[in-house]
Amino acid sequence: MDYSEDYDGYDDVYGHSVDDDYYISPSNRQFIYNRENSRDQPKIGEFIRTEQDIQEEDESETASDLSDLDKARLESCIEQIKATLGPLCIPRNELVNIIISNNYNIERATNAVLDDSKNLQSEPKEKVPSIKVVASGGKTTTNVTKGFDLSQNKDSIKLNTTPRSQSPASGRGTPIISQSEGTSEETKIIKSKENKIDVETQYKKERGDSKEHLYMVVIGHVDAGKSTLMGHLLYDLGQVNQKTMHKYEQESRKVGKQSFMYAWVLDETGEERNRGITMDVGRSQFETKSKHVTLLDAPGHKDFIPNMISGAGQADVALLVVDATRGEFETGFDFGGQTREHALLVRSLGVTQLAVAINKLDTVSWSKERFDDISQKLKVFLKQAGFREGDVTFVPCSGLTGQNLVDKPTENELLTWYNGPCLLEVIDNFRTPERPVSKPFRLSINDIFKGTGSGFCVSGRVETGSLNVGERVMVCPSRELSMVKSLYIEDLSQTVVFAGDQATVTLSGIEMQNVSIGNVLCDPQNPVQVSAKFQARIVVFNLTIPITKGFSVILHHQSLVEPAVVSKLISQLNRSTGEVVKKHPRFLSNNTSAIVEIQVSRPIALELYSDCKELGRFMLRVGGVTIAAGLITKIIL
Ligand SMILES: Nc1nc2c(ncn2[C@@H]2O[C@H](COP(=O)(O)OP(=O)(O)OP(=O)(O)O)[C@@H](O)[C@H]2O)c(=O)[nH]1
Repeated sequence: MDYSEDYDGYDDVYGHSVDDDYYISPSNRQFIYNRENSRDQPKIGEFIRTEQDIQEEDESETASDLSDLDKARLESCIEQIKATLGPLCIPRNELVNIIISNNYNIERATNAVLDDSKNLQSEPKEKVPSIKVVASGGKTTTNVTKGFDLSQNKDSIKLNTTPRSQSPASGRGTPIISQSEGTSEETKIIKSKENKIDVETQYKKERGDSKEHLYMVVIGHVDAGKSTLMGHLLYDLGQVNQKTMHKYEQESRKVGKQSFMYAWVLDETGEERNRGITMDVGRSQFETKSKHVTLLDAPGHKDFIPNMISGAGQADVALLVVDATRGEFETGFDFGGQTREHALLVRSLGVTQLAVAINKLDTVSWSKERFDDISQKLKVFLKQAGFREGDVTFVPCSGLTGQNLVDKPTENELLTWYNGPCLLEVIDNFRTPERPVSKPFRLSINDIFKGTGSGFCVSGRVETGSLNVGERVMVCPSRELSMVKSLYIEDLSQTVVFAGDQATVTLSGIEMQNVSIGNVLCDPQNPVQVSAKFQARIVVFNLTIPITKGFSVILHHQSLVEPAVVSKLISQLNRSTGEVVKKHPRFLSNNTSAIVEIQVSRPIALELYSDCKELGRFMLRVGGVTIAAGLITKIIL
């Protein structure tokens, strides 16, 4: 697949834009999702009807004509205006009209209500929350204050941001929400979330001074030495203290697995250590000169591909580890070996930059010929897989001996032919991708767990936009609304998270069993689309049986894994020009490109590729093998 769309737009590859004929206006979205058919999901009307006062009042004619989606937006607006202004003396009908006439824009509607001051009760019983962030000295206490001086700031939330302190774990300190209303010189007024321009400013303010945050997934065939390499790197960087390392050495020796002592840094469970393989994604942090890196150590064994995909889905860049031992590289690279599969998977998930660690070079006496031979084979394959030559760097190393990891090599044989960067420098040289912070908020959920307090937590990568504590979010495809109680990045409490962050969100007002891995949290005013059917441009590879109409596949969309069928073969395309070479082909064979229709077993949250790359791409797998990567070009509602 030619993936150069990530740089130049897909148009160049296929000759015309993916959204040429297919653009669907956001105002038309999601009408068709039939709630009656969705299993275990409450109807949208149920949460609308939860408030007594809403039921008792007559609905205006305009409001009763609204679609389900607009009703949900309306209720979300009403709740947010009430939360901001406190109890109002304005009849519901009037409020509804104001909101509709302001096109569901909360800020404008709030201003319209405020313009007519008689709408405000003289002594509000319930005061609105104001969020205040004050200088903290690095200690975290989270308290949301109630109290909002309308005469001072009608439509804004007061934030006093402090330069984040450097912490070894994150490279950033934590903003503190204070109980006091006291003023500070560093106080900044930040407009409510509705004003998207301010998100950029807020992002610069919050993140401008800290090191760039990069998420790196480590991939490669089973036993390539991924965990050993990263464990040794973490040890050399001082992330693991000597006492702990000594303990791992003793314990691993006791069970006859001393060669795994560095791998134990990341392989933490008893089963992983006993079997000598990684099963779940190990996480760790370290710092380079210019970056704060979150490391995701993915399992290499093919049985744990779904875990590997969940790690890769969170990553900005990847480190592919290959075993240089004679015969071993060939095993991992042969058809069916995980080297190819992993590289294809990360590329289909949007990773464009890759470092290749040619590992275990100590087993071949640091042979330049072996290094060149492996690099050459991989170069050809990676180019076909869609990586640009300039975005792939090869680095020779040994995870076991620690050569060329954080310092220049000392091994004489290696020094005779290599004077390039060490692994840490290669990682430092990765470019941090642009964070689309001003787009509508989207977070695809890859984990759900019970937190310590009330509510429960979901975590996932913020694909686009930003999210503040106290905001409402919509969970899709169920379209239930929920409130954000708190936010965390790597266990540090935050008031706001941005695109690119791997965040944990504590939700309230929604049942934990109504949220699943693969669901998308989004902005209720600008929700993600929901459908069980879509058209896509796919590139087919690794096929043993040709794809025909009705072909069953497993759809991987971010962390979602869902059965699906290829319900229509619409056209076969010329792979390089994108021109239609055949309408309604009867089958698709290896290395073809086509437009197909895909029917998923139930509705899912998704986006057009042209609107949101992250939620607009997917993979199709059959029998544990990836057979196609695709981009969503039309959502059928
Ligand atoms: N000689 C040599 N052996 C190594 C090197 N790196 C790793 N090994 C050995 O290779 C074996 C597998 O290492 P791991 O780090 O567990 O491999 P992995 O890729 O993390 O394995 P999975 O996560 O299960 O896919 C262990 O016995 C290591 O000691 C190296 O640079 N040189």
